Amino acid sequence: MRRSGILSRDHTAVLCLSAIQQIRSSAIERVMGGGMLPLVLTSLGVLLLYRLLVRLRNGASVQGAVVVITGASSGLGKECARVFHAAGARLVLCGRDAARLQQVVKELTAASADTQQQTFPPSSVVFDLADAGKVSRAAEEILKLYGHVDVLINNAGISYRGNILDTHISVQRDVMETNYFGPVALTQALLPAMVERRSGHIVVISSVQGKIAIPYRSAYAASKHATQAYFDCLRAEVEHFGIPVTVISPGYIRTNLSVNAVTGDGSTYGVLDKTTATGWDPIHVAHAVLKAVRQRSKDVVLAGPLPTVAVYLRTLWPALFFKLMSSRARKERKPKTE
Ligand SMILES: NC(=O)C1=CN([C@@H]2O[C@H](COP(=O)(O)OP(=O)(O)OC[C@H]3O[C@@H](n4cnc5c(N)ncnc54)[C@H](OP(=O)(O)O)[C@@H]3O)[C@@H](O)[C@H]2O)C=CC1
Ligand SMILES: CCCCCCCCCCCCCCCC(=O)OCC(=O)COP(=O)(O)O
Repeated sequence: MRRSGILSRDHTAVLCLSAIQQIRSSAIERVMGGGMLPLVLTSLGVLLLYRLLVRLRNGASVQGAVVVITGASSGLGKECARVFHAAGARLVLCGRDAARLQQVVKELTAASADTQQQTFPPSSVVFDLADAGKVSRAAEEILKLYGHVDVLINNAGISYRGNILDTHISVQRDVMETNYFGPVALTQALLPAMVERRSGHIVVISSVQGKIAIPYRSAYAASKHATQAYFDCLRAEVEHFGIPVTVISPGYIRTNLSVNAVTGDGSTYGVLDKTTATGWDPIHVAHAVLKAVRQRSKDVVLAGPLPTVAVYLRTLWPALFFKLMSSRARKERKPKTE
C-alpha cells in the first residue's frame, strides 16, 4: 500500500525533533536561569503538537490494494466492502452464500458509476470457514485472483445465546470453528505469501467480548478471547517482516448478529436483541476499520463509555467486575435453569 498522508512519517519526525531541540535549549536556559513553568508549558505544547500531527497523517492508501473481506454478504462485512470499494481497493468478498455475495458485487458495481475515485469490480470466493479443508482451497483461489493479498480482514463470525449447563459441547466447538479456527486457518494459509513479499496486513474483527466475558455468551466470548490472544502473538511474530496485525474490538453494532446467533441446542436464536438494534451504525464502524487499516493500528476498541470502563475494570479491579457479572447473571437467568 502507498503512503499518501497529508504529512509523511518523516515530516512528523522532523517537526517533532525540532520541537524537542527547542525544549532542550529552553531546558538549559531554565536550569541556568531558574523557573520550571515555561519548560512544563513547552513540553505540553509539544505533546499536543505531536498528537495533532499524528491525527493529520492519513496513513497508507488502499487505492489499488487487494483487500479480502470474510463475511462480506451482510452486516459489518458488507459495509466494509462498500467503504473499501469506494476507497479504490480491489476486493475479494468471501461468504458461504454465492447469491448473496453476487448481490453485494452488483450493488458495489452500480455504486461505482457515481464516484470520481478509480474503483475495481469486486471478486467473490464462496466457502465455509468452519470447514478446514475448504479454507485452504479457498486461500489458493484467493491468491490466484491477483497473485497476492495486501489486506486480509477476518470479519465473519457467529454469536451465541445460552447458559453453559444447557449447552451441548458440539455448539461450543462449532462457534470456535467459525470464529477462531476458521480465521486462524485462513490467516495461516495466506501468511507465507505475505512473508515472502515482506508486505501485507492482517486484520481481525474481534469484540469487546474478546476482552471481557459476560454471562450467557460462553462460546462467543471464549472464541473472541482466543482470537485476541492468537492475533496478539501473531503481531509480535510477524512485525519484523513488515506485516502489521490489527485487532478491532467493537461494542454492539446494528446488524443481524443476534438474529443469526446459535443457542445451546444448536438452533438459531432468531431475535434482534435491543442491544443490537440500538448498537452503532455499521457504516460508522466500517469507516473506523478503514482508518485502522490506513494507520496500521495495533488494537482498537470501538465502544461507548460503559463497555470501555468495563474493559479497564476487568484488569484494574477484577473482584468488582466479577461481582457485577454475577449480579447480571442472576438477573438474566435463562428459563431452563429457573
Ligand atoms: N453486531 C455486533 O454487535 C458485533 C459484531 N461483532 C463482530 O463483527 C463480525 C461481523 O458480524 P455482523 O456483521 O455483526 O453479523 P452478521 O450476522 O450480519 O454477519 C456475519 C457474517 O459472517 C458470515 N459467516 C457466518 N458464519 C460463517 C461461516 N461458517 N463461514 C463463512 N462465513 C460465515 C456470514 O455470511 P453467510 O451467512 O452469508 O455465510 C455473514 O456475512 C463478527 O465477527 C462479529 O463477532 C463484534 C462486536 C459487535
Ligand atoms: C464503578 C463503575 C463500574 C462500571 C462498569 C459497569 C460494567 C458494565 C458491564 C458492561 C458490559 C458491556 C458488554 C458489552 C458487550 C458488547 O459490546 O459485545 C459486543 C458483541 O460482540 C455483541 O455480541 P452479542 O451476540 O452479545 O450481541
